[in-house]
Parts: sequence; structure tokens; C-alpha cells
Amino acid sequence: MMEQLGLFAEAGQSKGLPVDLLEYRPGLIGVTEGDALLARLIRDTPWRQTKQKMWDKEYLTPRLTCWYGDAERIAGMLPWTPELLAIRKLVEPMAGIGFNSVLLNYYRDGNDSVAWHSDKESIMGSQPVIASVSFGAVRSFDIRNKADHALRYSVRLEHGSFLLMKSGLQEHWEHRIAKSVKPLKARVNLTFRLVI
Ligand SMILES: O=C(O)CCC(=O)C(=O)O
Ligand SMILES: [Fe+2]
Repeated sequence: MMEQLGLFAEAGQSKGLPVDLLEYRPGLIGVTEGDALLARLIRDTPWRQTKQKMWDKEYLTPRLTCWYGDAERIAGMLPWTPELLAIRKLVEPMAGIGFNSVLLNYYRDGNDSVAWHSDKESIMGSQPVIASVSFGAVRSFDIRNKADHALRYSVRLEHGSFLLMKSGLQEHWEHRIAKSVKPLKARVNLTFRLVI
């Protein structure tokens, strides 16, 4: 429900993106390889639409998801695929840490979204570093300060791009992928995480 309310913003690339919180690098993966990966990830992933609870009512999460990782150690995860391992190998040196899991998000069109949240589950510790790789439709990744919602920035996450959410981001900032009024094609996002 909250995801429906006034979230049709189409923000662009903010100036002065706080580099202590976020680092954006387009072109981590080239267009041709990215196109192939996008098609394969959409086709081969056993996507699920989970339920989320809000105000005591259950809603279907407005996107599809799937977890992969060190399945022999972490319950509920599928084992790494060669493709996901290859992407992990690219992002780990850029993040400066190792990851044992990745959450895949599939935004089928502009109507799919993720509402304002921070990724601070206790299983990741309070200052997690998260590496994010995007394929497909360009979507705006918005961040806002928890104490002052007027303090906000946006990054347009392009096909094949890399975004590093640094350790300070989750504690004092929230992020989202807003819905779009423009018709949009599919997007798949991978967020590599260290679950402890
Ligand atoms: O799709 C994205 O770029 C962000 C996804 C996200 O915030 C998450 O999986 O926690
Ligand atoms: Fe997130």
C-alpha cells in the first residue's frame, strides 16, 4: 500500500552524491554480455513473489526475488551458479570484502518497486557493505536521510552498472526504487551481501 502512495517520482542523477555513502560505476559489465546475463537470469531463476505485512494486512511484494549463496551453510539459499560466482569475483575487489550471498530482484516493469527501507537485518551486522549490480531498464535509486527526509539524492542505475552501498549508508539513510509512470522494460538487480 505504502508503495502506491505518491511514489511516481522520476528522479535523475543527483549532483554531489555523497561518496562516503555511495559509489557508482557505470559499465562494470558491457552491453552485449549484460543483455545475455539479463535474459538468462530472467529465464533460469526460480523467482518467487513473497508476501509482506503492512498494517496487519498481507500484500504481495511488488517484485520477484531469489536468494543464492553458500547454501551448505545458510538455510533457504540456492547454491551459487557459475554466472553469479563470476559477477561476485568482479565486485569483491571493488567492495574490499567477500560476500557469501546475493539477493536477486526482478522488476518486471515500471510498476514493480521496492519501498523506502534500509538493509540492516541483524544477520548482516549494523554496518553492512552491499554491492549492487543492475541489468536492464534504467531505474532511479533514491536515498533519503532518516532524520531529514528532505535530504535526498538519486542515482540512475544503468544496464551493467555497479553501485557500492558503503558501511555508513544503512544506519542513517533509507533507499528505494520508486514505481514509474513511464512504461519500463524488465530490470534485474543483484545485491551481494555478507550474511553472518
Ligand atoms: O533494486 C535495487 O537497486 C535495490 C534493491 C534493494 O534495495 C534491496 O534488495 O534491498
Ligand atoms: Fe535495499
